[in-house]
Amino acid sequence: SLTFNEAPFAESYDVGEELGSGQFAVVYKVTSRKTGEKFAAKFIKKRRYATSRRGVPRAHIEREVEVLKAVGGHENVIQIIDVFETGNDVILVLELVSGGELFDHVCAREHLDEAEACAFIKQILNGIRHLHTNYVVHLDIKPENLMLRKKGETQLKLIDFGLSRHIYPGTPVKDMIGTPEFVAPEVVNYEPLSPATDMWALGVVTYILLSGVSPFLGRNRDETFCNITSVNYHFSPTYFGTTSQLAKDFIGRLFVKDSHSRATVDDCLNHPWVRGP
Ligand SMILES: Cc1ccc2c(c1)c1c3c(c(C)cc1n2CCCN)C(=O)NC3=O
Repeated sequence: SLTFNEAPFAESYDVGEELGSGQFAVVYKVTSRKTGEKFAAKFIKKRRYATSRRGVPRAHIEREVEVLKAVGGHENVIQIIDVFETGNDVILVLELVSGGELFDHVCAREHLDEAEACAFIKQILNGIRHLHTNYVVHLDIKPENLMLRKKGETQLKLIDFGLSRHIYPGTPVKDMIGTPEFVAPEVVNYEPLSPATDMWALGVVTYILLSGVSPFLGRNRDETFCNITSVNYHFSPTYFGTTSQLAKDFIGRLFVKDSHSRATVDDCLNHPWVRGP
């Protein structure tokens, strides 16, 4: 297993405001005591006993760290800086992105015009291509995990690799994870996951950026899953009346039930809507 920095975290960083929290993790803004630089610190609660249901198993934490180390350094992917361990937590020190969630940016505008949406999608595709080239699948692509680096800027970064993993050709991975609205049919049907699983989620993000509505969301989880496995979506004129045929075709190439027939990240980067004039 990995050995993490035993030096006390508190000797190197001052903890500031809480930025967000999840089931077993809390993210704080922290300041390096040496340089004054700001970072995000993700405190992941360790699972104490194998039989416990609380906290995260060490293997999962090590996987997140391994993945972050493997894909950090790309301009559209969050960079891991350091890792510490205390009795209860593993602390990931991460690059701080202070521009807020893409989600808020879209909500503030209700939806984006095509050129702006396309510029964001191109960045997300570049980030995803970096992951998939390194056999990493994110498995939780959604607007909350796409954050703008600085306020007023449009550079965005993929964050939160808590569900991501290495998936090598020939080693099928099955798991029931992700956020219902964004999961692909193979997740609902507990069939092998693959890079194509991220591409479906990108289709959902694109649909939301252009319309402000979620394509498969039902009144409850089961209805959402049923919409997904039956690929039950449409471009209602109310929200897509002014959307170009190219944009709708781009989305249509991602909402394909058979993961092998779904557009890959390279297919998307070469699609006329993204490749542009
Ligand atoms: C300014 C700000 C506000 C909230 C933040 C973050 C930054 C943030 C960050 C990260 C994560 C995993 C979650 C984060 N959250 C929690 C919400 C993310 N959807 C991260 O890795 N770097 C961040 O800046």
